[in-house]
Amino acid sequence: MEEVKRFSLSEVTLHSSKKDCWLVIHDKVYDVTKFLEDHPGGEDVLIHASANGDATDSFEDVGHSSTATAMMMSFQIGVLDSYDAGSDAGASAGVAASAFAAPKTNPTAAPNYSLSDYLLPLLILVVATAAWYYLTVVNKA
Ligand code: HEM
Repeated sequence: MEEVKRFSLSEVTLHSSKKDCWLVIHDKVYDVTKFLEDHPGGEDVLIHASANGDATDSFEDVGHSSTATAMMMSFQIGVLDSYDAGSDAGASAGVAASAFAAPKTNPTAAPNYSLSDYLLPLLILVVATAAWYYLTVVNKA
């Protein structure tokens, strides 16, 4: 089974520079150094949140999309030493599996879709409609 690395919060806050930036969100530790320049919210907020210790509240306050939460998984390097796998979703699958699972979402909360979540389906619909119109209406004229 994959070994999960555990870090203390004070250890994480030591990595709060542009060249080495770690974050704690929901007791999981993320190395976002390579993501700093690409973060749509800017690199400064991430470095600031990193130095402040736990970034969970700031992350939640922004209301990140499902795309953002899916992205997070690729940056995870471990968990906090206080992390309790038993309280996390999917605990029966083992500590390592649940520790690296997608963050818990509140099932009662309204889904948080961004515009980009709608663009691709919309584009497919427009192309399909145009193709249908061309094949049936224009072709028969
Ligand atoms: C691994 C951690 C993070 C990832 C993968 C991530 C990813 C993203 C993504 C993909 C967006 C674009 C909007 C969306 O899809 O929601 C975004 C926007 C943003 N994020 Fe993050 N983010 C992370 C952590 C944080 C943290 C800790 C903060 C706050 C301290 C933050 C603040 C913001 C802000 C202010 C925006 C801009 C929102 C807007 O302009 O509408 N992010 N982030």
